Amino acid sequence: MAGLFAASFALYIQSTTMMEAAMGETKKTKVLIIGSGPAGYTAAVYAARAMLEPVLVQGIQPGGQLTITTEVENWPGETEIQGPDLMVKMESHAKAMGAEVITDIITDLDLSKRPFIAQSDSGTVYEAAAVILATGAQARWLDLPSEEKFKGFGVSACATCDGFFYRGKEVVVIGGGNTAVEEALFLTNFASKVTLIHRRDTLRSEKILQERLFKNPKIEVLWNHAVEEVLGDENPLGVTGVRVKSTVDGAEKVVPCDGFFVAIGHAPSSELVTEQLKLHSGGYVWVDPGSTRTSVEGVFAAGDLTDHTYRQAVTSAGMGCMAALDAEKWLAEQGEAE
Ligand SMILES: Cc1cc2nc3c(=O)[nH]c(=O)nc-3n(C[C@H](O)[C@H](O)[C@H](O)COP(=O)(O)OP(=O)(O)OC[C@H]3O[C@@H](n4cnc5c(N)ncnc54)[C@H](O)[C@@H]3O)c2cc1C
Repeated sequence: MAGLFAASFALYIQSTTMMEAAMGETKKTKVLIIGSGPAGYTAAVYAARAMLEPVLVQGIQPGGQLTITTEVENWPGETEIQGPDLMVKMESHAKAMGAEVITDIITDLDLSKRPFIAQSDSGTVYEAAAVILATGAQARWLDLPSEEKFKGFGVSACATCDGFFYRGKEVVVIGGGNTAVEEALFLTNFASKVTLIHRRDTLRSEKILQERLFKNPKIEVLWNHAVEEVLGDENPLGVTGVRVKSTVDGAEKVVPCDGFFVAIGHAPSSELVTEQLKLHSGGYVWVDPGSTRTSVEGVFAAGDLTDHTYRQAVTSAGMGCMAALDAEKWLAEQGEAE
């Protein structure tokens, strides 16, 4: 029921706000927030409460990454809430505080002069004194249809988020870099057995991590295999194993498991600013340490877009708060806050 409510509410929001954003108008705002994940909505709450009348553009995934998961158990104040429901609450909160939330996609952003100009999919042009970038990141997936089917029902890209659900169970991790090894080690805190599957015969991760991995009695490494299909039950929907194929001789076999963790990396959604802002390797937006200030004055960044380490809803929300406070201070210095 909760899911149905979320879906219909999201549709309602979409139909009303799309109308608002249409017709090629120019919308002026003190603060333009790009992105509607935990970072964007938290920034909107704080900016609205600071009387900055923020405009938030939701993008192609209103509500962000949490809309594609089920239970969230680590959002303070909620012992268990469905990801989409949490994001509907955040959206309502931002609106209740006075933020204008618009379903639209920013297609081009000019940060070379002020006011900053954003072009959008609907034809609306946004003119902003300050910009908060909260466009998040996307986990890299294998792009198997079976992986898609079981996302949130045994397939995950976040051990920190979902490892807890696999207490005493067997899990598979796919990947060969630092992320995969760290996720495999982390999962041994819960799982009875962790199988790390890698398509080559060596790992790319740091040697010290490899040492810890090989020493851990709960971890088995399956070399030279690629995942062909995630296997599972229909009712209730859940993973029971993965079908793998040898990259050496093509032989297939099934590895039984209850959870399947894809750890082949993340891609920050920084396309709008690639040529305009200083970035970390991997495309994450650089911010002045301890703040959300980017390399362009008046432009702030928050959440997974700038964070390659923690990547959690609560840390993103925290950075969204920081971005709104940083923007407020900067606007006041420019005489633009009132
Ligand atoms: C399957 C899954 C399960 C997870 N479970 C948990 C969990 O249990 N607990 C936890 O703490 N974390 C969890 N996470 C991680 C958490 O979802 C992220 O850390 C968090 O959502 C990041 O928030 P964000 O606001 O930075 O960006 P995102 O949530 O990534 O949102 C980015 C937003 O930017 C918008 N956007 C992008 N490009 C544009 C554009 N051009 N114009 C306008 N808007 C744009 C998108 O539409 C989206 O709304 C999970 C992640 C996944 C994938």
